[in-house]
Amino acid sequence: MVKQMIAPSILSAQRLNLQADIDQAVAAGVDMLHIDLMDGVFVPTLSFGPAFIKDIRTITQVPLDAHLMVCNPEHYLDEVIAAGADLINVHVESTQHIFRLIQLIHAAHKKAGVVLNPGTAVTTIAPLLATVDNVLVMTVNPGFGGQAFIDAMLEKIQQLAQLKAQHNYNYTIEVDGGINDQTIQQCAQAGANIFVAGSYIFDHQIASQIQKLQQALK
Ligand SMILES: O=C(CO)[C@@H](O)[C@H](O)COP(=O)(O)O
Ligand SMILES: [Fe+2]
Repeated sequence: MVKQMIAPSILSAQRLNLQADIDQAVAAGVDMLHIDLMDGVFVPTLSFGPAFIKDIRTITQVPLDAHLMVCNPEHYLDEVIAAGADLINVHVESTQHIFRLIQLIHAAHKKAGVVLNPGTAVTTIAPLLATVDNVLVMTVNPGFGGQAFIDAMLEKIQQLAQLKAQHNYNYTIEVDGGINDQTIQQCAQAGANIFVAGSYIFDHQIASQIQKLQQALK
């Protein structure tokens, strides 16, 4: 049985009080921190760049999950790797050479994930499933925190879980967007193992929100 992991998305944390928010999340026992890189082109918003991952790396030992929402992810990969990300998630829609990117991430001894926008079918990444360490299913349209979970994504999670069991693949299944104490249960039942939550955690009392998610997974 794969470990269930909670990964707060620091996009929703207080930027001017970030270290305190991260410390609280880590003290509450989270398994990973999720960092959204956005370039204003692949998604209409700007967020953090690779240098930010490097800064976060200096304040915590918790594994870092980099979610690249950028065009030409190959331009940023070396920097993201050097910054200390442990899991690097690349959108299949963002590059013509997803396989090469996965190989480069593996060559750097990092975990490689492929991300699916809500409109992208699982069949698109069928040739990658034997190779990747993680599949990230976007459960909202990427670009913003605080959006509502798209129910139709549950079927995609189920498909990935079925393929994994059928072929004995090794990837984890991550969900990102609209995760709360209800949707986390639906995603876990469908077969997801890594749960990213931003506004649910950081818009309220951090430790108690994390506890509610942990409780919902029991
Ligand atoms: O990648 C993204 C958004 O594009 C996410 O990681 C968000 O930060 C999730 O926020 P919530 O939906 O949990 O508020
Ligand atoms: Fe994300």
